[in-house]
Amino acid sequence: MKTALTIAGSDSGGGAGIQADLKSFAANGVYGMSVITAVTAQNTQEVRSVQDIDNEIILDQIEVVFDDIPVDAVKIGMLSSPATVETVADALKKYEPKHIVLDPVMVSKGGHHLLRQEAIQSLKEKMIPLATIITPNIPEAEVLIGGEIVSSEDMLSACRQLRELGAKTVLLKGGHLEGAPNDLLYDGESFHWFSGERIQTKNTHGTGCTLSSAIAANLAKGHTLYDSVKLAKHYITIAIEHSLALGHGHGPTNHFYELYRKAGVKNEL
Ligand SMILES: Nc1ncnc2c1ncn2[C@@H]1O[C@H](COP(=O)(O)OP(=O)(O)O)[C@@H](O)[C@H]1O
Ligand SMILES: Cc1ncc(COP(=O)(O)O)c(N)n1
Repeated sequence: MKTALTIAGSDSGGGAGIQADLKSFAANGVYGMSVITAVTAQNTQEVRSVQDIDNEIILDQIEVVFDDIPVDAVKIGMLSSPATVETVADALKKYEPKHIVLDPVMVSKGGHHLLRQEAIQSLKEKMIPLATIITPNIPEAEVLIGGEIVSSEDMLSACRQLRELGAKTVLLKGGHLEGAPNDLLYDGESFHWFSGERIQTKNTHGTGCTLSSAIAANLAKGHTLYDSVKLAKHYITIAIEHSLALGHGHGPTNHFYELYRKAGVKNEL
């Protein structure tokens, strides 16, 4: 069985972070492992508090996995502090996993900062250049390029600027723009739109985590990058379509594998 490792924050509410990643891995047919970078006390409404995990233990978690178990793909989510970014980047440079999917998580749906302001520069300099693919949403991309993105045209030029930061490929997610949630993939040569239809729901907690983990899972299984994004876009669409009205805020995506299978989305192309 192929494996995937998530390096991310824990969400006690189970909708985003490590918890969403492991569910998405399982639903997409890979064995999931985790390195926890921070513990968030979080539900569908708020992030009440955050505790960063000590860097020695983050490093131990990474080393103990890589020293023993094959890792076919890595997904990175919440990194919290500059020291965490550096610890994770240095470790990944040592182990050189074949695929690194970097979701540059910055702010929760409720507006809580999950990446400190002073960590943004380290993320750009140390982490992004190691990534096979980065998956920013519109606000994250705006921070990374230092400019506004309000149209499809802007998305095209933003992808070019984002790629200049050093990632092999960019998937700029369009969920935060008005209209259809279309995502744009750019590999330095060509652009591909992955178009979607907006599902009317407030239950979108964990969508970014779910999508990036599904990409990592499909890369781990040997799919091409293009096919992995295509499969993941199908997966997130179904997971939002069947999202759960749990809690009083933004409910979580639904990783029920049977739904995925019944919808006819095979994991082989
Ligand atoms: N209401 C929606 N209906 C359908 N797809 C959506 C919806 N909202 C977001 N998406 C899709 O979910 C994925 C993650 O979305 P986005 O909201 O852009 O990022 P993030 O969750 O990181 O803020 C993208 O593929 C996006 O197009
Ligand atoms: C621990 C953690 N990591 C990431 C997110 C972002 O979630 P989303 O996928 O909704 O942007 C979150 N709310 N909590």
